[in-house]
Amino acid sequence: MTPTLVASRTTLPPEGAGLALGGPARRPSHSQGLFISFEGIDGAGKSTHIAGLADAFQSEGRAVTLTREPGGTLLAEKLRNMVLDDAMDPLTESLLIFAARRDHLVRVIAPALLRGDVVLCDRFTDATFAYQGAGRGFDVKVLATLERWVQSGEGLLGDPAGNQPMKPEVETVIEPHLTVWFDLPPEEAALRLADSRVPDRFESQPVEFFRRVARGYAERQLGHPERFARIDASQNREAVWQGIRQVFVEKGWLQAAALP
Ligand SMILES: Nc1ncnc2c1ncn2[C@@H]1O[C@H](COP(=O)(O)OP(=O)(O)OP(=O)(O)O)[C@@H](O)[C@H]1O
Ligand SMILES: Cc1cn([C@H]2C[C@H](O)[C@@H](COP(=O)(O)O)O2)c(=O)[nH]c1=O
Repeated sequence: MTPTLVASRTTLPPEGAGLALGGPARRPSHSQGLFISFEGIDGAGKSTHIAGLADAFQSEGRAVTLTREPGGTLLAEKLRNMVLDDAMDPLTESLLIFAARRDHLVRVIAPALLRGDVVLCDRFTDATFAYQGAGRGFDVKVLATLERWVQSGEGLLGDPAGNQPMKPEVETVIEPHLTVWFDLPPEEAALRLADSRVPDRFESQPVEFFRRVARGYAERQLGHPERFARIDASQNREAVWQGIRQVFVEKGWLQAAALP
């Protein structure tokens, strides 16, 4: 497994807004940091299971940073509100999402990985390719360029004491070690979400939008098979949980005994 980060430096103060859970402050230990994202169309069932995974990691003594995108910092949460509530064109939407992501990486994700935390992130860049790329039809080449700029290790990397900037020896693009993809037919997701909450700008899109988003996720999995774990999210909650459990146990990241 390629480490996500080699080292990090951030001149910005870390924020509590990343919902860091438990664990004392420790020396940076990049080799133990684990970055896991959760993806799927709205209503696929991600939130139902992320907290259970956080508990499982914590019961094995790991510090967990539980966070989400867009969001995870004070600034990124403001940007999230704009993106979810205000009408805008797809380029503006993509830029705001990547701006939020940069702040989130600098302030929360990179420092957490350096501490050796398990970072559980409800959505990351695959969502941008699925929603803005496949869903909105925005140019994926532009998204790929933004991904390289925003997720570049340069500027996040420094000496282990956090003082001197250090050029990475090779270009590092920070991405999850594992992406758990909750694959659910859009019609099923719509049924699950019906009447459950006031829909935001994405959730109020027609089912055809979510068909495109779902295809976008399928394409992402094809492009990154080593990173993606597909979960059949149409199963009942217990079966979905067992599928997730199996992925983490097989990777050796959790003991079977830590999981219900
Ligand atoms: N396996 C399941 N079978 C039936 N309903 C489920 C299942 N998993 C979750 N749900 C229900 O579906 C709804 C959406 O689940 P959840 O909020 O976990 O999805 P999500 O992927 O986090 O959605 P979003 O990304 O839109 O926030 C909730 O009402 C939840 O209780
Ligand atoms: C990261 C990211 C998210 N979105 C969309 C997808 C969802 O509709 C919302 C977030 O809501 P959730 O309840 O927290 O899942 O934002 C997007 O369009 N592009 C992205 O990169």
